[in-house]
Amino acid sequence: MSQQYFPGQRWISDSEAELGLGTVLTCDQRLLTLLYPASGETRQYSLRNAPLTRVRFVPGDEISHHDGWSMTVREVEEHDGLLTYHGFDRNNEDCSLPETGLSNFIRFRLASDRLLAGQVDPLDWFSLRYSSLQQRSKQQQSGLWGLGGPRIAPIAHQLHIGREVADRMAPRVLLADEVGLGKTIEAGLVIHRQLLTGRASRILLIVPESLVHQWLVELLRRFNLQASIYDYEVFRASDADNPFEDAQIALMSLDWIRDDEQARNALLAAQWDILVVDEAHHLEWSPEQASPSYALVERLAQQISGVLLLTATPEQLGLESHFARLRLLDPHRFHDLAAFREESRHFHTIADAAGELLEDHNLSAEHSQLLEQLLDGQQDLIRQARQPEAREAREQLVHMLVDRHGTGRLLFRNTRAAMQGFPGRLLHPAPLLPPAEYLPGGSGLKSRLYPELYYQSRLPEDSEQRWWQFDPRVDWLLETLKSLKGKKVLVICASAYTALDLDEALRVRSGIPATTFHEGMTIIERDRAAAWFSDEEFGAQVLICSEIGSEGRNFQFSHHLVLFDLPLHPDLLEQRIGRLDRIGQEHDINIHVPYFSGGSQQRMFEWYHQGHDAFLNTSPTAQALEQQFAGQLETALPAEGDEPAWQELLEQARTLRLQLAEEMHRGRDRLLEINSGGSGRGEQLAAQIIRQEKSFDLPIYMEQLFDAFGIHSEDHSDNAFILRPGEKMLDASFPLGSDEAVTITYDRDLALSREDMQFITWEHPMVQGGMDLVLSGSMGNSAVALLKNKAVKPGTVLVELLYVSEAIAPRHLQLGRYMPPTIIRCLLDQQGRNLADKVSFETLNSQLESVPRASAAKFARSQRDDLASLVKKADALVQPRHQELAQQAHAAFEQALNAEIGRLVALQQINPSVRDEEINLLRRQLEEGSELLGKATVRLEAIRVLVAG
Ligand SMILES: Nc1ncnc2c1ncn2[C@@H]1O[C@H](COP(=O)(O)OP(=O)(O)OP(=O)(O)O)[C@@H](O)[C@H]1O
Repeated sequence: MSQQYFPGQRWISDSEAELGLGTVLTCDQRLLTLLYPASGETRQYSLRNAPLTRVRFVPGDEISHHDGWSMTVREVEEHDGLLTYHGFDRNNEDCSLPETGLSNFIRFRLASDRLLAGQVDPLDWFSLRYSSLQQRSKQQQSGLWGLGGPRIAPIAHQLHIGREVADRMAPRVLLADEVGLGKTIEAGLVIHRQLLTGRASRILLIVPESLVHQWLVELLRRFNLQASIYDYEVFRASDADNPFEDAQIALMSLDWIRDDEQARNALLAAQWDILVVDEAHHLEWSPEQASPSYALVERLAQQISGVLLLTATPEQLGLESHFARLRLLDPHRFHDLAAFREESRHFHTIADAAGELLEDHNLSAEHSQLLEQLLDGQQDLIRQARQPEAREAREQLVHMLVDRHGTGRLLFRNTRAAMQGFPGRLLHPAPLLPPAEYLPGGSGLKSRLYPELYYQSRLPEDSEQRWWQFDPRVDWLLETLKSLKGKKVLVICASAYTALDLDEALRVRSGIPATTFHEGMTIIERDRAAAWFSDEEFGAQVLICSEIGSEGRNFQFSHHLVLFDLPLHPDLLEQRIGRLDRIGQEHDINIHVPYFSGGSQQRMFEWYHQGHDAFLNTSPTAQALEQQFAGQLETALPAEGDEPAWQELLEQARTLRLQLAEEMHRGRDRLLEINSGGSGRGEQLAAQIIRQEKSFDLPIYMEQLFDAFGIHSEDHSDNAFILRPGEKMLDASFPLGSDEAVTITYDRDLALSREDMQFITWEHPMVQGGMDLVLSGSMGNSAVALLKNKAVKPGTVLVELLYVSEAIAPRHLQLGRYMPPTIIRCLLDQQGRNLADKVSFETLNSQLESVPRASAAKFARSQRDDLASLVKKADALVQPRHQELAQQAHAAFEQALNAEIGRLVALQQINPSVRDEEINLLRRQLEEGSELLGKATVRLEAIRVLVAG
């Protein structure tokens, strides 16, 4: 083979690959001189038979400069015999690297070059590479990717939301499931899927201070995601220019970041892909004034493309504050409060039309007219949808309705009412006589609902008298706790003072082990208290919480809740009950309510029970009732007497509640249910996850991986294994997670009950990290094997080639969604015929035996020319399939972007504030992405030669 050599070109020695990359220094008619800078060696070769292979990277390869930076190759340009690589660096900036600048240490991994140079690897590694490629490609296309790995029970509505939201370009939604239905889990699923698919890489989590640690723990134990907590000290201890740039997932409390100006500026200067704000109902806003917390989140939401707001009580402070949160998410769509109020009134007509479309009924003339009016330009689709069987057209229309009208795609709210399998609630009221010490009491409602605070505030500070010495609710509590001996009881009261006093009372008046939980405690103290309460054997029987202290916490292991007093707002009552009535609660919940009869406390109790029905059910109409009756309640609650008028008010409230509930069910709730429940899509995802786990693909793959890397695996118990680094562990960087031993299981149920075991799924960092090691190295990309098959004539040579077809593009374009790296396999005989369709990889693999390395290498070198020409043939053979994949990807990409552009154009007609830039940005993305898909490449990833014998 004659080659042309030019000074500056990079070559590698076939026989001494360990020298690293060589550079041609001189070349005359007879002799060639190469310098190997990595090893400092110089070699001279005869021009006619130099054992050298030209280093030529192809699009998709990652290469490094000798200064240390690296880039992904997109195009290769050749000029005067020298190559220049063009592509992009880690920050997606365009860059170029002339081959003279290549790092001298670059690992040489081109499969065919290695094979022809006689560098062959063990057969097992070839199979491992094949399985790894197959799985990678499957995963990138899988609708379950990011959803199947977390250590959670597969619950349909959560999976639906996880997938639906994570698959949006820049998701901006309000996750507003009723308390305890798993908003944290949903946010976790969205983040996990976005991170795994590469759609997002930097996440900012802002949560109430009391929940910082719980988030940290949930992300780690359920999702294997390691967040970094930031606070005053951590921020100042960092010596980075911007400390926030250090973390992939940054977690911090809203109060801190709002008040710390220096940190806030750094936060705003950092780059984020997704912002998550938990308990978002605390962000207060009115058209006249935004609170500092709201203003901060608003600034962040303007800069960050993905935003998830979490709240169980989206309408807690009225329609106005609900609007305030929606406008954080989509300021274009929600720009006018008055228009939003008006629009909210029409939800039920829209919901009726959507219902008709989904329920396979003929579309009425009235509704089809409404649709034409609401969905301008969709006449064709509406015409098709008149037929009940036109499912697809109907679903598309519902999608558009939900998106463009109502709170649409922005709001997800699942309710217990729409789901099954929740435990019941039992109410135990305990009316008590008010003690003389509290009489006559203050005139305001608070002094009557919380008389102990009023009483204590009127005594001198050093007084020895304590309200709990005579308050009958305390006697009742002691009795109740005694009767519930051995059972965990959560006591909630409105104020931290009451909580602390109750703790003292229990200590002084009984030996019942109790602990407190309130906003005055540090996070560590709170976590310690929660842990002590949850300890089954030695823990406290009672946890006494203040109102705000327990928000968002998980206490579903307890089945008894004491409401020592009642809060001022029904949403707070819902939050209290939600501590126990959460996913994972396996028993009926007992709600104990002591109150003083004949006064405000009794009325508050009756108001919540008869007016709202809030003890036994979550109350979707709470907000509307509170607004409607605000004036009457203000006078009726603090007053005593005029019982008939009070009963009349309760009756009015009850009637209005039933009527509103019915309307809501038809209107707002219907639209929300359509959007949030996923009409069966969540159930499908759950079923797929269960099916996937029944397959043995993963344990088989892991055995291959463990064998290849020298990891020792032994049985632990049913469905569980212990892994240890073996004596011949191949690579210390294998992500085993421990230097000693780890216990793993592939069984979800076991993993849910045994947190000490690692739950191994395709998404686990050990699996992904192991796979990365295989695919980023060259081990296993060339092999020689003996084919044992009586039907094949001895001496016959076959070549099996694995190509990968993919689009190389900056991550923000998300082309991997449309064109994931896909294997194209060729199996050529000596005549160049492709037998891949006739003989599968697995069948062939089962007929192969290893060949000693030295003879394999010798054989490969001896066949060099024939093999090289077969590789050329295969290169041409894979082209049509590659083109087909690229075209399909292109069509899907165009369709998705055009649909998104169409949606924005349609929204712009209803709402002129949709900016042209936004639409233009999408158009540019469409153009850029189309161009890169047009340049999609196919590269040879691995090759093996099979000799029949
Ligand atoms: N799929 C699941 N598998 C296992 N546990 C779950 C699942 N979903 C939720 N849980 C558990 O149920 C409880 C409630 O979930 P989560 O905290 O996400 O609810 P939430 O809606 O955020 O609650 P809140 O409104 O109180 O903030 C938690 O203990 C959570 O770990």
